[in-house]
Amino acid sequence: MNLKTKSSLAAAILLIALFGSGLLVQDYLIQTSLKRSIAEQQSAMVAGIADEVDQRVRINLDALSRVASSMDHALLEDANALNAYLAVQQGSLALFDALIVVSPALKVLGDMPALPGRAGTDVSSLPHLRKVIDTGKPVISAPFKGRVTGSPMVAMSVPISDPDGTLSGILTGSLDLLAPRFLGSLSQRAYGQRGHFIITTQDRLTLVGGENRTPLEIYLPAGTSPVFDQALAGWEGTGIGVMNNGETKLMSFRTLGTTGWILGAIMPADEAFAAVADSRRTAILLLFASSILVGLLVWLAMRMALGRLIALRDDIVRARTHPADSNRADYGYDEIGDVAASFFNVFDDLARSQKESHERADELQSILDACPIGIAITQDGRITRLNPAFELIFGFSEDTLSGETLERVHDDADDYRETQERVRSGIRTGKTLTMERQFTRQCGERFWARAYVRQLDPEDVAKGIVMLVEDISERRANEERIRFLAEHDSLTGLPNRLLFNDRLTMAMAGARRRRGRLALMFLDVDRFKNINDSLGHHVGDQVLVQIARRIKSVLRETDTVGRPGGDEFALLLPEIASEDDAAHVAAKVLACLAEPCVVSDRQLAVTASIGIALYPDDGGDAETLSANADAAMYHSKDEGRNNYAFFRTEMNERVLERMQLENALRNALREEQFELHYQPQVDSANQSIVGFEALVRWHHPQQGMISPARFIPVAEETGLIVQLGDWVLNEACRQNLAWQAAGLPPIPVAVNISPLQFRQSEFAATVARVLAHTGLPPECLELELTEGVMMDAAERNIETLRRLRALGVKLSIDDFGTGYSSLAYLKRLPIDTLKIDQAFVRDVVDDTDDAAIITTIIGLANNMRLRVVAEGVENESQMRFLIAGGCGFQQGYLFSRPLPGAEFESFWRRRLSNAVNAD
Ligand SMILES: Nc1nc2c(ncn2[C@@H]2O[C@H](COP(=O)(O)O[C@H]3[C@@H](O)[C@H](n4cnc5c(=O)[nH]c(N)nc54)O[C@@H]3COP(=O)(O)O)[C@@H](O)[C@H]2O)c(=O)[nH]1
Repeated sequence: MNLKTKSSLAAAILLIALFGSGLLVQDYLIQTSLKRSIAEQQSAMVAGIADEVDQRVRINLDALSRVASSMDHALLEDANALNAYLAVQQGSLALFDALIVVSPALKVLGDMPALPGRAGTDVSSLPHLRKVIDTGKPVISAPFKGRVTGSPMVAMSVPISDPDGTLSGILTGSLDLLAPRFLGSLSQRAYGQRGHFIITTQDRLTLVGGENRTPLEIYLPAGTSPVFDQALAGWEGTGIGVMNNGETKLMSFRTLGTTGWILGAIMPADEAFAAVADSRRTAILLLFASSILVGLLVWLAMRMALGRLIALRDDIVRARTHPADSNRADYGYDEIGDVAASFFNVFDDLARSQKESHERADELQSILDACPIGIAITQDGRITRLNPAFELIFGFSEDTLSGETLERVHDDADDYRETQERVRSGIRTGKTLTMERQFTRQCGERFWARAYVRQLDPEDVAKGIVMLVEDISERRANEERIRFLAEHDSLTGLPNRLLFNDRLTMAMAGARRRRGRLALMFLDVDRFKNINDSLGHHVGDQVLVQIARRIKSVLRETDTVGRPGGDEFALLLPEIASEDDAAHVAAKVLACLAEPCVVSDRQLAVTASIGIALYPDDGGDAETLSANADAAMYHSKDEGRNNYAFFRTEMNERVLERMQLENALRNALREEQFELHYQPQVDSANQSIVGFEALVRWHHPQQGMISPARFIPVAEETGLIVQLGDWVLNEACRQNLAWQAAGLPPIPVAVNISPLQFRQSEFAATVARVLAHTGLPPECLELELTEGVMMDAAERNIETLRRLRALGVKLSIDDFGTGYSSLAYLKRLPIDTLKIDQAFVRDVVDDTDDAAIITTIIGLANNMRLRVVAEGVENESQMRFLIAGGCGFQQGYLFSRPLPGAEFESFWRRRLSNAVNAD
């Protein structure tokens, strides 16, 4: 049933009920009023009839009394006269059927009509007559059945009195109650269709009774009709009574004043209230007609009102299925319009917020999908949701883990329980619990993760818990690696200075506790710089790696070998009993290095120098012990290398001296305590000076001249060589140009370039700037670079060489033959000159190997069209050998020691003038 029908029905029922109840109330009131009116009418009618009957009785009694008063004593004694008199009175006593006069002794004196034998009859048995004698007043007898007519009769008796008031007789008139002139008219009188009148005595004897009742029978026995019983008891009025035949009657009763009889009007209730029933029928008809009318009107009204509601319903249905469709009916501005507007406002708001929440949900889902952090949501400890990252991290699919506990990603139940306990106590605070711990992937792999756990709703744990898991295994590994790198040497993997010192400090603390001894050794690779400079760092690195491996192989697990830096290794022997133990280990280490290192198919002989310091003998703290081991190592080097030395107090003096040298060097740079000496390079053919080498000299204010062999290494170690080298370069160029300006021939000056200086990124620019600054033609400058620098395969070095060559300066390889030059590589270098190291020249005459090397180098240089200069030529034999070997140019004490500028100039000029003179 639709709303319209329901509403119509409801409204109709309501209206009909209201109208009907109004009608019923009105009907009730009308009925009540009608019934009362009918009852009152009937009562009034009965009262009227009662008065009429009473009037008739009174008329009869009055007539009797008038006749009686006209009789005298004499008349009563004369029967004939009396009868005659009575006959005469017949006119006035026509109301009576018979008249009888009785004496006070209650003997019939006369009668009319006269009946034979009645005179003298004793009537003392008649109570009403006795009552007349007793009261002296008129008396009406009880009804009785007439002897002749059989009809109900009644006798009325009045006293006959003498003038003195003495009772002289009684005049009685009897009459038929049902005679038309008395009550007969009443019994004949119609009362409605089925109504009738009744008159009964107080003894319930029927005098007048409808419904074919026999006169003088009991009208209604006591108890059969309460209303009648009440009337007998004196009540007068109208009531509804049920007859003994079950019929309901409207009854009105009145007691006759003259006789005490009960007069009643009885009418069937349905007839009496027919008007009421008509009124009700009318009301019902009215109600029925009204109901139909109301129903019809309501249905029409509902149709009008609900038509828009139905349209609203359709719009609502469409709004749900097509939220974007805003094409809606116009609902006007009444209540329905307001409802529709309010609804659609709410609906639109809802749809908008639903759309936004869908968008947010989509965004959240995208974030969850894209988030590289694993996210799991649990409720009551069971997984309800996972993101792809979680699946990826743990290797479980969402389907597998859905509904499961997180025990699956833990090692075992105990592990899971422990985590749960942490989570439970952690998130109670409402904050995010963060922990780093290991989880287990599906494949069984354990990994480090950082987990963030918190309740979705801080107020309600039942809403679930979210766990974010970040796989930090890589980060952990990186941290491990960083920590390792921070504490280890990246090349050899050995502990670096930091970690080594840490272990040293701990080992010293341990030794102090147990009152034991330990040994600290510093090992420095002999001439490692040579390897580095000549074969390049990559070879040097490989050598260091092999050395590290070998040292480790001969030490105990409890010992530590570290690489503090460069070509230095540090060895910590935490438990030694005596100096011999340390000596034994040092010897083992040196022995393990005896075998040549093989790098890129090259066999490289490596030796080392070891310095040993013992705790507590040589130092109570790490710093002192380290300094002393270092001093011992330098001592070992000074002692000829490839050996070990225990620290002795005096060794510190050398270290001290070295430190002082460094400070003095800094000071010298500031105070320009340097000068250049120049050594000529001569043509082997005619010994003419074709060039000269600038060699730096240091005039120490206190110590006098200090050899470059002493301070150049310190300058290189401290980096001061860069500043010093720049000064040398500048000064050499300036001097060369000055000599040229002074008329000396323009020949190149050779300047030694330290590897560190060369590797400065701006070196070529520095050279260009110096040339520009001094004005020296580039071809008058030759840069001497060591073999190692040249061979270093770093692309940057080659680029620097090319840029230098592009400037127009000459390049030479110094100390050639001491390194490990690759000839193939040599070919690619933009060089002009090879300088044969003086070590080969020194014994060239006696040492066939040196001679062979020199011959080879000269051949190589000639083949490559390079100039070749032999260094350290001190005697004629060497000179001849070199000339014979084809060495184009020579340098050495044989020709000249390095000379101060002025001396060199004189020497040069002399040479020039000698040459001119010789010509
Ligand atoms: N980076 C720089 N290094 C420089 C500079 N000046 C010098 N040096 C280097 O110092 C080392 C020692 O130099 P020095 O004491 O000057 O010795 C040089 C010559 O005096 C010496 N020499 C020359 N002829 C002979 C000889 O016949 N016999 C002999 N015993 N020694 C001789 O040789 C040294 C020159 O060597 P080299 O440079 O390889 O040509 C030395 O390594 C210098 O390089 C500087 O300004 N910068």
